[in-house]
Amino acid sequence: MTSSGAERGALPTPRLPAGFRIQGWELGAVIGSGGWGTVYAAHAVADGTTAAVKVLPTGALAPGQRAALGELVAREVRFSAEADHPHLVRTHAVCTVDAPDLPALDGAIALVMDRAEASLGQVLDSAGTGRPVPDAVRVLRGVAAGLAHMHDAGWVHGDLKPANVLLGADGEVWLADFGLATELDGTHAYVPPLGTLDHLPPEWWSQRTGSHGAVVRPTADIWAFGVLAHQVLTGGLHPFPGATARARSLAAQGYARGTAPLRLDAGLDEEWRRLIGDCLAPDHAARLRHTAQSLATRVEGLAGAGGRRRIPPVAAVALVGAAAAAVAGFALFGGGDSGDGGGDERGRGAPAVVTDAHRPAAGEIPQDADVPAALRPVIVNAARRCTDEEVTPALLAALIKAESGFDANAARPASDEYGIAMWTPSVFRAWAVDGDGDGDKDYRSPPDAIATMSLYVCWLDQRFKQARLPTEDLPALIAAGYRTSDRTVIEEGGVPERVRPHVEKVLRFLAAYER
Ligand SMILES: Nc1ncnc2c1ncn2[C@@H]1O[C@H](COP(=O)(O)OP(=O)(O)OP(=O)(O)O)[C@@H](O)[C@H]1O
Repeated sequence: MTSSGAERGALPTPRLPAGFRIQGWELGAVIGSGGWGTVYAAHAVADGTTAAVKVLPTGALAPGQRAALGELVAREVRFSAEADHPHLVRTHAVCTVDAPDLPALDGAIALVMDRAEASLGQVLDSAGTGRPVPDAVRVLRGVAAGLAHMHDAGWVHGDLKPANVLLGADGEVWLADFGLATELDGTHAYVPPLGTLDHLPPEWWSQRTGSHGAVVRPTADIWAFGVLAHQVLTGGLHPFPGATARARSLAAQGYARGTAPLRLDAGLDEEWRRLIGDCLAPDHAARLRHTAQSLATRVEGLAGAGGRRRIPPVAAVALVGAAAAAVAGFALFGGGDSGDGGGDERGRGAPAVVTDAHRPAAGEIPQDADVPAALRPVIVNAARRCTDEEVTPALLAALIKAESGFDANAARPASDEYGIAMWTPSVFRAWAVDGDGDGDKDYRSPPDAIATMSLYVCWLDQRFKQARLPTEDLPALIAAGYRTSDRTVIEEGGVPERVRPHVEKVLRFLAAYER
């Protein structure tokens, strides 16, 4: 599928060998890879200064991918060059990779940065749930100060989350990953509609994606700071319940609509509860009163407070019970382990959501349908990722049949679409789910491609409902949106003529699978 709304990412990236030199910097081991590139440990050949080098390839990409990547790289480079603050990761140099033997990396951009020991995301991954991470308040002070500096300088981070907070060997706290950082134009800015579900403010879902991308305001960073502070002070608990990022984001939207109260972790210190509650004010306007600077000042003032109340053991048990009951009453997602390894989607330490484990029979695929047996559980598990009733196994199966005929090796290079769900790699990266739990998100892997399809069509479904398109047309609109984009369907107010034959095919398959 192609979508104008979510361009991001790159094809699987080849790696540079250890010992490779980029303008005076020698690369060592790979530290990790993100949506855009790979980060290597490195040192200066001249004096051994340690660094991390983020290599962002542009060479081997299709034109559309290159444009999307180029835009984000330009942002990252521009912001990195301008940012100069103790709580923003420093970029020592921006270089070009000279690797004629590795065409995919030849000409790539390399950002030479301060090297961190770990990201806050990694620290949270190994933290004990319920306890603040080590040095929690100092970390939050650093994050708030870095954010305040960005906002004062006229930038919005746009993707604040634990993975984008780096921790140095000497206790440094740096905000990083400025691919989505964008300069304010008046009171808001536009970025590609990416971000991270878990840290997106609820209003993000109801705003139209304009031709420039999604509108992002500093209050989006304030919301993200509230989520992050809650995670840091509780060892990873997200402030909204749910077994998946999608469910948590729906819970946040329910809260913003006033249908559910904000339930912060009961063990949080009162002052911190207030601060986090202010950050998580339900809408942009209510959050406006709190600037990153005012938060940074408040966080400074709370530096003495440990973040957690002392709770006697018995009371603590009671609180856990109350929280579990609250969550059960607020279940939004058919959670539990779906068996398809959606580990990356799970909230760290988020309480299991107990709901009806089986979807209703309606929408399940009949035994004698032509859906390959091996794919059935994959499709059923993928459909469970979405609570919207339109997104059924039958609908996913119909979409897949129309896209690829269930062929995992299907390819339409002319339109840059591959695999069983015909993902355009750059779009896939924006939504990617690790459906088979192998630690990799690969559009050629049917479980990954189908789980990601489910997440994406779930989002389409919601966009079309918000746009008040006729609910009885939702399956057709989803099929059209998957082929074009949410924006095209919303702007045309229905199925665009040019994809009508494809949509009719999906509806025929759906009717057969729903029989
Ligand atoms: N300056 C750095 N020092 C040490 N490790 C780093 C540095 N920058 C990034 N990393 C680590 O390298 C890995 C990849 O980082 P990168 O910024 O490319 O992607 P990401 O933030 O994980 O994902 P994405 O950019 O797709 O959101 C992560 O584990 C990150 O913690």
